[in-house]
Amino acid sequence: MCAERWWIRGTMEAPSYDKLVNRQEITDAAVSAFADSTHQIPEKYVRTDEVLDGAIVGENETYDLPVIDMARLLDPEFSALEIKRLGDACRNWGFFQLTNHGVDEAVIEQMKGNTVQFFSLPLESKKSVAVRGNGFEGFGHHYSRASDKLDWAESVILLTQPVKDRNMEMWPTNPVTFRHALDNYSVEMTSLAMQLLRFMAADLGVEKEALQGAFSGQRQSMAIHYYPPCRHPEKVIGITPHTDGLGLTLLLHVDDTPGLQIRKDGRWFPVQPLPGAFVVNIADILDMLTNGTYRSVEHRVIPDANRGRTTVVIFQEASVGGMVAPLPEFLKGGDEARYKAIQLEDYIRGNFRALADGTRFIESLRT
Ligand SMILES: O=C(O)CCC(=O)C(=O)O
Ligand SMILES: [Fe+2]
Repeated sequence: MCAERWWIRGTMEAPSYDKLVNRQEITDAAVSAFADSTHQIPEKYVRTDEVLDGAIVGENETYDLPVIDMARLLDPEFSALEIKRLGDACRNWGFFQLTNHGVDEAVIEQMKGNTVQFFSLPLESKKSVAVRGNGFEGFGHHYSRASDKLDWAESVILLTQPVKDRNMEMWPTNPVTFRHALDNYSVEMTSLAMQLLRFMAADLGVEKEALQGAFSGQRQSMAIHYYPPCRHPEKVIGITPHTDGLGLTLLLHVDDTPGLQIRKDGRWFPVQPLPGAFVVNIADILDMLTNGTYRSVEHRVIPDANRGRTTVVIFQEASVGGMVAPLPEFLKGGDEARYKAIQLEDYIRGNFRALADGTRFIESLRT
């Protein structure tokens, strides 16, 4: 019997990534801390040294975070140029904002509306889907290191695809339209990811099937985050610096509050959310598949002093024949593999372990 499937006969619970995942519950004390940040910030959220680790690029310094226009990617007249710009973004920044993405606006609005309503519910309601044991799904703090500092945020994490693997106990029923919104949104985002991969393949000079095939039918998970305002943003972190461990990430800003910062050359570049755009980033598995051609880049969130911030983040997983490894297409010209091949399930487990240790699993796979 496959090692991952013992639970079907056993407890009937999905694998819990035992002892690897540390997501702490949101308590009444956390809610009070989030509600009143003017005075004392509880010690477990105070991380001034970490905030100061790397200079933040100031407002008076101009820089252009890449913006990619899907309408231009699709327009034969501009496509070649826009594909080149997409490729540059994925190689140099690992991040871009995507405009004119064509995703059904009603689906996005429904997702936004339900997310805002969910986070505005009293704690007791939200706790109906509270994180349990060592599970990674549900409502709670984001991943943290055992006994370490906590992020200044409330998050819901869910496995959204494939449908048969959903853990419906963890899917909120309040607001009543939430599950419907999540389901619709999940489907739209898979299509968007597939469309982007087609253009990435064109830039990389590989068959679109090679890249799309690695993502097709694979798992998708979702994180929705609420970062309460913090009167002392120089003391707290909304999300600990990290690279995303899966394949491709698609982020929706529910409001226009900034907070996301991308690390480049040792400095933090704040992202100014463009209205109606997604923020897309390369995650570790896509970095591996392309043998390091596309880069998975570190990012973090610093909460705003005055305004809350809400985001909806989709993570698309990828593998080939159950393995995570550079695609043969990237080793053709005699290029050495920069990463060791690993089974997907070992990869996922290693990634959780690294999150708990505060390291990057992908680093341990470098050849
Ligand atoms: O909310 C954000 O801006 C970033 C979230 C993020 O990095 C993540 O969920 O991995
Ligand atoms: Fe992230």
